[in-house]
Amino acid sequence: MAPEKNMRSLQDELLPSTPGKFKLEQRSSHHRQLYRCFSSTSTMFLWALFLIALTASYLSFHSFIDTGNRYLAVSWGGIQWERQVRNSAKTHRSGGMSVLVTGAGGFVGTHVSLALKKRGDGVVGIDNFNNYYDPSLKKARKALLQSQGVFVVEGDINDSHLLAKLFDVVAFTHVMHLAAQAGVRYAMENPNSYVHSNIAGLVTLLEACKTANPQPAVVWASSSSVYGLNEKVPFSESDQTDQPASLYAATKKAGEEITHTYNHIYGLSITGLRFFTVYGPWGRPDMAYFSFTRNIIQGKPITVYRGKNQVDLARDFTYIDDIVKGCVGSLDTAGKSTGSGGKKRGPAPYRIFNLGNTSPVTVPALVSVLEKHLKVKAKRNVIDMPGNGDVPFTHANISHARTELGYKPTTDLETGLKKFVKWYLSYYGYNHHAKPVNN
Ligand SMILES: O=C(O)[C@H]1O[C@H](OP(=O)(O)OP(=O)(O)OC[C@H]2O[C@@H](n3ccc(=O)[nH]c3=O)[C@H](O)[C@@H]2O)[C@H](O)[C@@H](O)[C@H]1O
Repeated sequence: MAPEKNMRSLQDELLPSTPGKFKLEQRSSHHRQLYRCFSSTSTMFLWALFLIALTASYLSFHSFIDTGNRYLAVSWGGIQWERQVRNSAKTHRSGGMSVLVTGAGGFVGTHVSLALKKRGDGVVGIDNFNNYYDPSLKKARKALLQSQGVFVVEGDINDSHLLAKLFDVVAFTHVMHLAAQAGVRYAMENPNSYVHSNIAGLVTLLEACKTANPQPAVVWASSSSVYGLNEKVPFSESDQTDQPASLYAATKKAGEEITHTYNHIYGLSITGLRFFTVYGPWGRPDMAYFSFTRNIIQGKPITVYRGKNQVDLARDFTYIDDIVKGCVGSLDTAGKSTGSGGKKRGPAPYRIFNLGNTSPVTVPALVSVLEKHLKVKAKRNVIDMPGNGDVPFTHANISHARTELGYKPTTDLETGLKKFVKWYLSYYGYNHHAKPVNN
């Protein structure tokens, strides 16, 4: 084949012989097709339908991806999960309550959940199992709850989707709100965690409660710390509480005001409980009685703060079983919320109670009781109280709770710490390096 002819045949294969004409031909045929396609109204209607279907499937695909991500990112949702929630919420006594307990993996949350379950109420827990203190202790509490038939959802009270889902699955009659960022002194280290849990989390929870149909009655944990710099003794609910000494106290006081607005606007039944330094088995490792016990056993020194003019600090230490009775009494006597469809239909109760022990004990006296039960002498390092948000003393007047809730604390510090030490040793064991008491 001649090279010239060869080149032409290659061009024939790659290019149309008359490119201009070919393109014209193609375009005009395409136009003819389009013209044919849209020439009738019914065909146009079909095209419109096709486009709508395409858009809809695109959007639903995206929502599927979103939902999938949400379910992948958190450990809740699905048919099996809903079944567990429903079963756990079932009451096993006539007139029983169905209670959502927030902070169920916490100290008070675990005890209250167990008490409610034991008497036949339905209980569902929720806890984010954060690492403010050893999460393995929280997980152990969860296992204990599970063994008694209480299902604990792993999730945050700031998750409005989760809360909406829970209220969708169960018509909770009550919410026992105990989830919070606790600890007075830690507020100087991590102030935002208090805003996150005690303010934002509280509002998210109240929004869910206000929207729920029926609205639940809400009982929640405030704190003795709201009395702040109050010097009137003993502390009564009607005393001034506008001088908080710590951010923790300020967020709890804010909680009392926030719950009041939800009561006022939406008709939520609210009971706020001012707990006074709660202690006992399965307690919080960040609290003095707990960390003192650990250090005493391990032969490590403990720091004992002392107040102004060398006056010992004192707390109205309250045993967990007494607090549980106060919580359950509050749930039992809480009047109904009155709202529906997110609107108030009438006045609802708003209550605040002190839950204390009425007999303050100094911190050095607490240490002596621990020494006695542990049979180990503490290495006390006594220092002046730093400006860390602590208050010098607390002392509850509980007459209001006694009248309205039948609250009557029965465990003194000596007895309560004995029970705590017994639990501590069974849970953590004895450290053999500890030195025995000499006296
Ligand atoms: O009633 C409450 O509303 C609060 O109670 C609890 O706070 P507090 O009463 O401060 O308990 P806690 O820390 O056990 O300190 C006890 C005493 O030991 C002193 N203390 C503490 C630590 C230390 O190393 N040395 C020391 O002397 C300390 O100065 C204090 O005098 C809860 O933690 C809090 O979440 C909230 O619920």
